[in-house]
Amino acid sequence: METHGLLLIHYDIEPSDQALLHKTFSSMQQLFNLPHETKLKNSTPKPYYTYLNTATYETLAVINSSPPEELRAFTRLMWPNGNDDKFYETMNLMSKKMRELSMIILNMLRNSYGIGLDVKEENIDPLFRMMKYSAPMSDEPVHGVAPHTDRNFITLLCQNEVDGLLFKPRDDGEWVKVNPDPGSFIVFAGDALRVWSNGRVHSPPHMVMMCGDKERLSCGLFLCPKGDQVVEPCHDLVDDEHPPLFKPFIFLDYLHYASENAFRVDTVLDSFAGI
Ligand SMILES: O=C(O)CCC(=O)C(=O)O
Ligand SMILES: [Fe+2]
Repeated sequence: METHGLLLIHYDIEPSDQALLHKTFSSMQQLFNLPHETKLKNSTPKPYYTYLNTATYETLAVINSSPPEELRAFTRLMWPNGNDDKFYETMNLMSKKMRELSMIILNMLRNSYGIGLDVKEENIDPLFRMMKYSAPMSDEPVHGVAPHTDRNFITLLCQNEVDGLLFKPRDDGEWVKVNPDPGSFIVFAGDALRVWSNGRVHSPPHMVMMCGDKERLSCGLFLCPKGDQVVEPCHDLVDDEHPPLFKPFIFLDYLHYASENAFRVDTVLDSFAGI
Protein backbone atom coordinates (compact mmCIF):
# COMPACT_ATOMS: atom_id res chain seq x y z
CA MET A 1 0.00 0.00 0.00
CA GLU A 2 2.92 2.36 0.64
CA THR A 3 4.34 2.01 -2.89
CA HIS A 4 1.36 1.12 -5.03
CA GLY A 5 -1.64 2.13 -2.98
CA LEU A 6 -3.31 -0.88 -4.58
CA LEU A 7 -4.07 -4.48 -3.61
CA LEU A 8 -5.57 -7.29 -5.66
CA ILE A 9 -7.64 -9.80 -3.72
CA HIS A 10 -7.76 -13.18 -5.42
CA TYR A 11 -9.79 -16.03 -4.04
CA ASP A 12 -11.14 -19.34 -5.24
CA ILE A 13 -14.50 -18.53 -6.69
CA GLU A 14 -17.23 -20.86 -5.49
CA PRO A 15 -20.26 -21.45 -7.76
CA SER A 16 -22.31 -19.29 -5.34
CA ASP A 17 -19.87 -16.35 -5.77
CA GLN A 18 -20.03 -16.81 -9.52
CA ALA A 19 -23.80 -16.71 -9.39
CA LEU A 20 -23.76 -13.56 -7.22
CA LEU A 21 -21.39 -11.81 -9.63
CA HIS A 22 -23.57 -12.75 -12.56
CA LYS A 23 -26.71 -11.49 -10.79
CA THR A 24 -24.95 -8.28 -9.72
CA PHE A 25 -24.00 -7.29 -13.24
CA SER A 26 -27.37 -8.26 -14.72
CA SER A 27 -29.17 -6.25 -11.98
CA MET A 28 -26.92 -3.28 -12.75
CA GLN A 29 -27.76 -3.62 -16.43
CA GLN A 30 -31.45 -3.52 -15.54
CA LEU A 31 -30.84 -0.38 -13.45
CA PHE A 32 -28.92 1.45 -16.16
CA ASN A 33 -31.65 0.56 -18.67
CA LEU A 34 -34.17 2.65 -16.69
CA PRO A 35 -35.24 5.97 -18.24
CA HIS A 36 -32.90 8.91 -17.75
CA GLU A 37 -35.56 10.85 -15.74
CA THR A 38 -35.84 7.96 -13.28
CA LYS A 39 -32.08 7.78 -12.72
CA LEU A 40 -31.97 11.56 -12.25
CA LYS A 41 -33.97 11.06 -9.04
CA ASN A 42 -30.71 9.72 -7.54
CA SER A 43 -29.25 13.26 -7.67
CA THR A 44 -27.86 15.02 -4.59
CA PRO A 45 -25.70 18.16 -4.25
CA LYS A 46 -22.96 16.08 -2.62
CA PRO A 47 -20.22 15.35 -5.18
CA TYR A 48 -19.51 11.62 -5.76
CA TYR A 49 -22.76 10.65 -3.99
CA THR A 50 -24.91 11.52 -6.97
CA TYR A 51 -26.11 10.31 -10.38
CA LEU A 52 -23.71 11.34 -13.15
CA ASN A 53 -23.75 10.69 -16.83
CA THR A 54 -21.57 11.66 -19.75
CA ALA A 55 -21.52 10.38 -23.33
CA THR A 56 -19.50 7.31 -22.28
CA TYR A 57 -20.01 6.88 -18.53
CA GLU A 58 -22.85 6.62 -16.02
CA THR A 59 -22.83 6.13 -12.26
CA LEU A 60 -25.47 5.75 -9.55
CA ALA A 61 -24.72 5.77 -5.82
CA VAL A 62 -26.33 4.52 -2.62
CA ILE A 63 -25.12 4.37 0.97
CA ASN A 64 -24.71 0.76 2.12
CA SER A 65 -26.13 1.24 5.60
CA SER A 66 -26.84 -1.62 7.97
CA PRO A 67 -29.78 -2.33 8.13
CA PRO A 68 -30.00 -1.48 4.42
CA GLU A 69 -32.69 1.22 4.64
CA GLU A 70 -30.98 3.44 2.09
CA LEU A 71 -30.82 0.63 -0.47
CA ARG A 72 -34.51 -0.08 0.13
CA ALA A 73 -35.34 3.61 -0.41
CA PHE A 74 -33.12 3.74 -3.51
CA THR A 75 -34.84 0.65 -4.96
CA ARG A 76 -38.29 2.20 -4.36
CA LEU A 77 -37.14 5.43 -5.99
CA MET A 78 -35.98 3.56 -9.10
CA TRP A 79 -38.94 1.13 -9.26
CA PRO A 80 -41.88 2.93 -7.64
CA ASN A 81 -44.26 0.22 -8.93
CA GLY A 82 -42.44 -2.73 -7.35
CA ASN A 83 -40.86 -5.66 -9.28
CA ASP A 84 -37.59 -4.83 -7.60
CA ASP A 85 -37.03 -7.62 -5.06
CA LYS A 86 -34.34 -9.29 -7.12
CA PHE A 87 -32.36 -6.05 -7.51
CA TYR A 88 -32.66 -5.26 -3.81
CA GLU A 89 -31.68 -8.74 -2.66
CA THR A 90 -28.73 -9.07 -5.03
CA MET A 91 -27.31 -5.62 -4.33
CA ASN A 92 -27.85 -6.00 -0.61
CA LEU A 93 -25.82 -9.22 -0.62
CA MET A 94 -23.07 -7.87 -2.87
CA SER A 95 -22.66 -4.47 -1.19
CA LYS A 96 -22.75 -6.02 2.30
CA LYS A 97 -20.04 -8.48 1.31
CA MET A 98 -17.95 -5.66 -0.14
CA ARG A 99 -18.46 -3.45 2.93
CA GLU A 100 -17.41 -6.25 5.27
CA LEU A 101 -14.34 -7.01 3.17
CA SER A 102 -13.32 -3.35 3.01
CA MET A 103 -13.69 -3.00 6.80
CA ILE A 104 -11.43 -6.05 7.23
CA ILE A 105 -8.82 -4.43 4.98
CA LEU A 106 -9.06 -1.13 6.86
CA ASN A 107 -8.56 -3.03 10.13
CA MET A 108 -5.57 -4.90 8.71
CA LEU A 109 -4.04 -1.55 7.80
CA ARG A 110 -4.62 -0.18 11.32
CA ASN A 111 -3.06 -3.30 12.80
CA SER A 112 -0.05 -3.14 10.52
CA TYR A 113 0.71 0.31 11.94
CA GLY A 114 0.13 -1.09 15.42
CA ILE A 115 -2.38 1.58 16.35
CA GLY A 116 -6.07 2.30 16.31
CA LEU A 117 -7.43 4.33 13.45
CA ASP A 118 -9.03 7.25 15.28
CA VAL A 119 -12.21 6.85 13.22
CA LYS A 120 -15.25 4.92 14.45
CA GLU A 121 -17.36 2.77 12.16
CA GLU A 122 -20.38 5.02 12.84
CA ASN A 123 -18.41 7.93 11.36
CA ILE A 124 -17.95 6.14 8.05
CA ASP A 125 -20.29 6.25 5.05
CA PRO A 126 -19.91 3.05 3.03
CA LEU A 127 -20.87 4.43 -0.38
CA PHE A 128 -21.79 1.79 -2.96
CA ARG A 129 -21.43 3.03 -6.55
CA MET A 130 -22.38 1.28 -9.74
CA MET A 131 -20.62 2.30 -12.97
CA LYS A 132 -21.32 1.66 -16.64
CA TYR A 133 -18.91 2.50 -19.49
CA SER A 134 -20.36 2.22 -22.96
CA ALA A 135 -18.47 0.26 -25.62
CA PRO A 136 -16.10 2.70 -27.35
CA MET A 137 -16.35 0.88 -30.73
CA SER A 138 -12.81 1.98 -31.49
CA ASP A 139 -9.35 0.43 -31.52
CA GLU A 140 -7.88 3.63 -30.07
CA PRO A 141 -8.14 3.75 -26.25
CA VAL A 142 -10.63 6.39 -25.03
CA HIS A 143 -11.21 7.72 -21.52
CA GLY A 144 -14.00 6.12 -19.49
CA VAL A 145 -12.95 8.01 -16.35
CA ALA A 146 -10.24 10.68 -16.39
CA PRO A 147 -7.20 10.36 -14.08
CA HIS A 148 -8.07 11.05 -10.43
CA THR A 149 -7.32 9.88 -6.91
CA ASP A 150 -10.15 8.61 -4.71
CA ARG A 151 -11.00 11.02 -1.87
CA ASN A 152 -12.09 8.43 0.69
CA PHE A 153 -10.21 5.94 2.91
CA ILE A 154 -10.29 2.86 0.72
CA THR A 155 -12.20 1.70 -2.35
CA LEU A 156 -13.02 -1.91 -3.16
CA LEU A 157 -13.83 -2.50 -6.84
CA CYS A 158 -15.26 -5.39 -8.78
CA GLN A 159 -15.61 -5.39 -12.58
CA ASN A 160 -17.19 -7.52 -15.31
CA GLU A 161 -14.85 -9.25 -17.78
CA VAL A 162 -13.90 -5.99 -19.52
CA ASP A 163 -10.59 -4.48 -18.37
CA GLY A 164 -9.65 -0.82 -18.57
CA LEU A 165 -8.20 0.28 -15.22
CA LEU A 166 -4.72 1.84 -15.03
CA PHE A 167 -2.91 3.29 -12.02
CA LYS A 168 0.33 5.11 -11.17
CA PRO A 169 2.57 3.76 -8.37
CA ARG A 170 4.39 6.23 -6.12
CA ASP A 171 7.26 8.14 -7.73
CA ASP A 172 6.76 6.44 -11.06
CA GLY A 173 5.67 8.29 -14.16
CA GLU A 174 4.33 5.20 -15.89
CA TRP A 175 0.70 4.07 -15.99
CA VAL A 176 0.33 0.38 -15.08
CA LYS A 177 -2.58 -1.76 -16.31
CA VAL A 178 -4.72 -3.58 -13.75
CA ASN A 179 -6.06 -6.79 -15.27
CA PRO A 180 -7.67 -8.67 -12.39
CA ASP A 181 -8.76 -12.29 -12.61
CA PRO A 182 -12.53 -12.59 -13.01
CA GLY A 183 -14.26 -12.15 -9.68
CA SER A 184 -11.26 -10.73 -7.84
CA PHE A 185 -11.44 -7.43 -6.00
CA ILE A 186 -9.24 -4.39 -6.52
CA VAL A 187 -8.48 -2.15 -3.53
CA PHE A 188 -7.34 1.45 -3.91
CA ALA A 189 -6.08 3.62 -1.06
CA GLY A 190 -7.69 7.08 -1.15
CA ASP A 191 -6.65 10.55 -0.07
CA ALA A 192 -8.23 10.30 3.41
CA LEU A 193 -6.01 7.28 4.13
CA ARG A 194 -2.98 9.11 2.77
CA VAL A 195 -3.71 11.96 5.20
CA TRP A 196 -4.45 9.66 8.14
CA SER A 197 -1.19 7.75 7.56
CA ASN A 198 0.63 11.10 7.30
CA GLY A 199 1.76 10.31 3.77
CA ARG A 200 2.95 6.74 4.38
CA VAL A 201 0.20 5.20 2.26
CA HIS A 202 0.11 6.22 -1.41
CA SER A 203 -3.27 7.20 -2.93
CA PRO A 204 -2.57 6.37 -6.55
CA PRO A 205 -3.89 8.32 -9.52
CA HIS A 206 -5.98 5.94 -11.63
CA MET A 207 -8.25 6.07 -14.66
CA VAL A 208 -10.32 3.93 -17.00
CA MET A 209 -9.25 3.71 -20.67
CA MET A 210 -11.10 1.40 -23.01
CA CYS A 211 -11.17 0.25 -26.58
CA GLY A 212 -13.15 -2.43 -28.39
CA ASP A 213 -16.81 -3.26 -28.69
CA LYS A 214 -17.70 -4.39 -25.16
CA GLU A 215 -19.43 -2.44 -22.41
CA ARG A 216 -17.68 -2.32 -19.04
CA LEU A 217 -19.59 -2.60 -15.76
CA SER A 218 -18.03 -2.13 -12.35
CA CYS A 219 -19.18 -1.56 -8.80
CA GLY A 220 -17.26 -0.03 -5.94
CA LEU A 221 -17.57 0.23 -2.19
CA PHE A 222 -16.05 3.58 -1.19
CA LEU A 223 -15.37 3.79 2.56
CA CYS A 224 -15.78 7.55 3.11
CA PRO A 225 -15.54 9.60 6.29
CA LYS A 226 -19.03 11.07 6.97
CA GLY A 227 -19.26 14.57 5.48
CA ASP A 228 -18.86 16.44 8.78
CA GLN A 229 -15.83 14.38 9.92
CA VAL A 230 -12.43 15.95 10.43
CA VAL A 231 -9.67 14.21 8.47
CA GLU A 232 -6.16 14.65 9.88
CA PRO A 233 -2.90 12.73 10.36
CA CYS A 234 -3.17 10.10 13.10
CA HIS A 235 -1.45 11.58 16.17
CA ASP A 236 0.54 8.37 16.75
CA LEU A 237 2.13 8.71 13.31
CA VAL A 238 3.37 12.26 13.89
CA ASP A 239 6.63 12.96 15.76
CA ASP A 240 9.80 15.02 15.39
CA GLU A 241 11.03 12.78 12.59
CA HIS A 242 7.62 12.73 10.89
CA PRO A 243 6.11 16.21 11.15
CA PRO A 244 2.48 16.52 10.00
CA LEU A 245 2.22 16.75 6.22
CA PHE A 246 -1.45 17.81 6.16
CA LYS A 247 -3.70 20.29 8.00
CA PRO A 248 -6.95 18.93 9.49
CA PHE A 249 -10.00 19.48 7.27
CA ILE A 250 -13.70 18.69 7.07
CA PHE A 251 -14.22 15.85 4.60
CA LEU A 252 -17.18 17.44 2.77
CA ASP A 253 -15.17 20.64 2.20
CA TYR A 254 -12.52 18.55 0.52
CA LEU A 255 -15.10 16.72 -1.64
CA HIS A 256 -16.35 20.08 -2.96
CA TYR A 257 -12.85 21.43 -3.51
CA ALA A 258 -11.69 18.21 -5.21
CA SER A 259 -14.68 18.07 -7.56
CA GLU A 260 -13.95 21.66 -8.67
CA ASN A 261 -10.20 21.01 -9.04
CA ALA A 262 -10.31 17.46 -10.37
CA PHE A 263 -8.02 18.35 -13.29
CA ARG A 264 -5.12 18.92 -10.83
CA VAL A 265 -4.74 15.17 -10.41
CA ASP A 266 -1.38 14.95 -8.66
CA THR A 267 -1.68 18.07 -6.56
CA VAL A 268 -5.32 18.44 -5.50
CA LEU A 269 -4.84 17.10 -1.97
CA ASP A 270 -1.56 18.92 -1.39
CA SER A 271 -2.97 22.20 -2.64
CA PHE A 272 -6.00 21.84 -0.33
CA ALA A 273 -4.41 20.53 2.86
CA GLY A 274 -0.65 20.17 2.37
CA ILE A 275 1.69 21.86 4.87
O1 LIG B 1 -14.78 1.62 -12.77
C1 LIG B 1 -13.71 1.46 -12.20
O2 LIG B 1 -13.14 0.37 -12.21
C2 LIG B 1 -13.04 2.58 -11.47
C3 LIG B 1 -13.92 3.74 -11.17
C4 LIG B 1 -13.24 4.78 -10.32
O3 LIG B 1 -12.05 4.89 -10.28
C5 LIG B 1 -14.05 5.66 -9.46
O4 LIG B 1 -15.29 5.66 -9.62
O5 LIG B 1 -13.48 6.37 -8.61
FE1 LIG C 1 -11.47 6.04 -8.56
